[in-house]
Amino acid sequence: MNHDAGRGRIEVITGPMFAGKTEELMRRVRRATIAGLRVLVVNHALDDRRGASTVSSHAGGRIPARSVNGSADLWRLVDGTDRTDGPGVGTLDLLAIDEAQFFGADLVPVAIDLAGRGVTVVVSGLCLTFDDQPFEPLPALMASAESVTKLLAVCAVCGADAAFHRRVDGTETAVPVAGEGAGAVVGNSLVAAAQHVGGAEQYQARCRRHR
Ligand SMILES: Nc1ncnc2c1ncn2[C@@H]1O[C@H](COP(=O)(O)OP(=O)(O)O)[C@@H](O)[C@H]1O
Ligand SMILES: Cc1cn([C@H]2C[C@H](O)[C@@H](COP(=O)(O)O)O2)c(=O)[nH]c1=O
Ligand SMILES: [Zn+2]
Repeated sequence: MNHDAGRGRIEVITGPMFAGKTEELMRRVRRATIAGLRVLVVNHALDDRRGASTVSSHAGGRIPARSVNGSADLWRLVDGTDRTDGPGVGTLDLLAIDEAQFFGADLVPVAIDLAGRGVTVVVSGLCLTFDDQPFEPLPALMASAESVTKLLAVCAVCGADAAFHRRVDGTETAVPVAGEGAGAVVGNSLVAAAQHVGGAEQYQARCRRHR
């Protein structure tokens, strides 16, 4: 029996923006580092809000990370195919991926494969778009995970628990629900795009009543 492979698992951290997903990912990375595990932290290149080579929280915490352009790039890095760069799966205990919603559905087989090879894959990302659609790959990863932590933010209107978020940058009325051409302003919420990247200037956490 291969006990190393048996140690692999997928841990999902999800919820709306501002819920503390990145802080929770950083906490798990810190614990793993203290335990002497070999850790790799990865962010998506689209998230360039505080520099490409960091994972950073809304409260200002940050840790160094490798920036990748997508799942294929991530796979090359982790697999060690690019020997100058990648650690190689055999030398990795924990892979932490932030902003997983930017990686698309291709992230799912990568996470499953790595977990099958003994790696703990911690994935943090949004499970809903700004117009309340299930945001892959998080729903599929949740289905395949050993552990799912869903965090809630604080509603910016009333202070209640917030499981949703809204755009507040003037494009919110253009969300493609009713109007023809509305999608042209904000783009398709299901497709990762630079115009969706943003923070408190662009998005607010909202409860069910105020979404
Ligand atoms: N509406 C809000 N609800 C909760 N926390 C908020 C809110 N706005 C700002 N914050 C701050 O954001 C921090 C969480 O940031 P972060 O871990 O980056 O969240 P996420 O990755 O889920 O977007 C909180 O600890 C708090 O300091
Ligand atoms: C709702 C929503 C958000 N985004 C972007 C906005 C931010 O750049 C990230 C989420 O960051 P956080 O660490 O969870 O606060 O994603 C998006 O691309 N699409 C959306 O629907
Ligand atoms: Zn509210």
